[in-house]
Amino acid sequence: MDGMMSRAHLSTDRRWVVKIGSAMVTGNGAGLDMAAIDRWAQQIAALRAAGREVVIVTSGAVAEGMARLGWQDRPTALPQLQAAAAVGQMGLVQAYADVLRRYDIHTAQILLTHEDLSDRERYLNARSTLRVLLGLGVVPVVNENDTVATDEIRFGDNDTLAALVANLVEADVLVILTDQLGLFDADPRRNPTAKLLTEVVAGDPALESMASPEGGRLGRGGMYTKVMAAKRAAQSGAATIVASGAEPEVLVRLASAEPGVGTLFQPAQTRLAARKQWLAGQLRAQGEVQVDAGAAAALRQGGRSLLPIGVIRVDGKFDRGDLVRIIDETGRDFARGLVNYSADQARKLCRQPSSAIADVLGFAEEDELIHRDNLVIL
Ligand SMILES: Nc1ncnc2c1ncn2[C@@H]1O[C@H](COP(=O)(O)OP(=O)(O)O)[C@@H](O)[C@H]1O
Ligand SMILES: N[C@@H](CCC(=O)OP(=O)(O)O)C(=O)O
Repeated sequence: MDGMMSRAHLSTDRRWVVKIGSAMVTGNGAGLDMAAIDRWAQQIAALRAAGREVVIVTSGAVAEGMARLGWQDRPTALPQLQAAAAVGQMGLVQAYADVLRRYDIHTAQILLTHEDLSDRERYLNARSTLRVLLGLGVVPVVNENDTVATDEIRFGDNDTLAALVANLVEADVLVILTDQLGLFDADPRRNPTAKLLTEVVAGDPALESMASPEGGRLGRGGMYTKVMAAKRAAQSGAATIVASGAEPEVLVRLASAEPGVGTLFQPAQTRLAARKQWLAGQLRAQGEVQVDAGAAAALRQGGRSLLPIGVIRVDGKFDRGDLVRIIDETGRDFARGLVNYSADQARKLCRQPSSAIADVLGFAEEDELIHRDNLVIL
């Protein structure tokens, strides 16, 4: 693999999830590191100004709660951890709100549990809220909802949460900022001769044995959960970078594809291929659209998008972004796709040219009912 080539993507990739670990946010437990948070905020403002969307996933609620309560050691009992998190989350989210405000950026607090992402309705709600926030230019600040998460259903470490958020918002890039320069071939805390790896393939099983699950005093999961997060993010085609949050201008340098910064975990397949594979594997469709012979041929042979003019019938109840089955005139189920319009809107658009969408609905989001990137032929 050509290292330079794959990093080059970073300079055009649009949607970034940036995860910041506890040790980084709290100056190793000393209390919120406002200067560091300001530096990241400044860089995030630069990314935003260059047209990128950024979601922050931040740890540090427990560490900040410990600092505020004067606790030296991380508690092991869940209610104590939850109490510390509840105290710390206040300051944590306020810190991001304050510094990003200096750059005229609004923030939004999003607290998620495992259940929120495994329940379809909640998943879709979280997804649409995040999309709307990004559309408004807001930087969402995500953490686990520690207060209500029980032991069995905790993400436990925010690396896993960040990967799920990357999948949720269909991010191009997941950046994990930690207290090491990246992934080394062995834990550098224990092995001073360990070497930094600058480019690896996400999901390569060899990485799992290099990365120890032991974190620092404050963090959870160590490098192991970061390697697993990269694997998970790659399932929706996102590249992952593990880099040091202390490195000057780290986000800006990554965004300009500077070689040698952190470890890049390249997804083995492109985002489009990953998305199509995911689409093909979805069993539950929310509805069905029947298309005429011309549209069926355009999708099957031409790799085209589905325009409303080729749609004969719409069945079911679905919203924008939902998955539908596409059947041909003979009733054969031959494709799946994510719709740009709800079922009610799609019904009104049947047989209409795309130029009429604004007249029919009073607004026009997209010309296609289903864009070709969101469509897979079975
Ligand atoms: N192969 C490795 N390369 C780099 N760091 C490693 C490796 N294996 C284990 N680690 C440890 O993982 C730690 C980072 O994990 P953690 O403390 O959970 O950070 P964070 O709070 O940023 O999530 C590093 O400080 C390092 O000691
Ligand atoms: N939700 C917890 C996350 C703890 C955690 O995963 O920490 P880290 O390994 O530093 O990302 C908190 O805010 O303290």
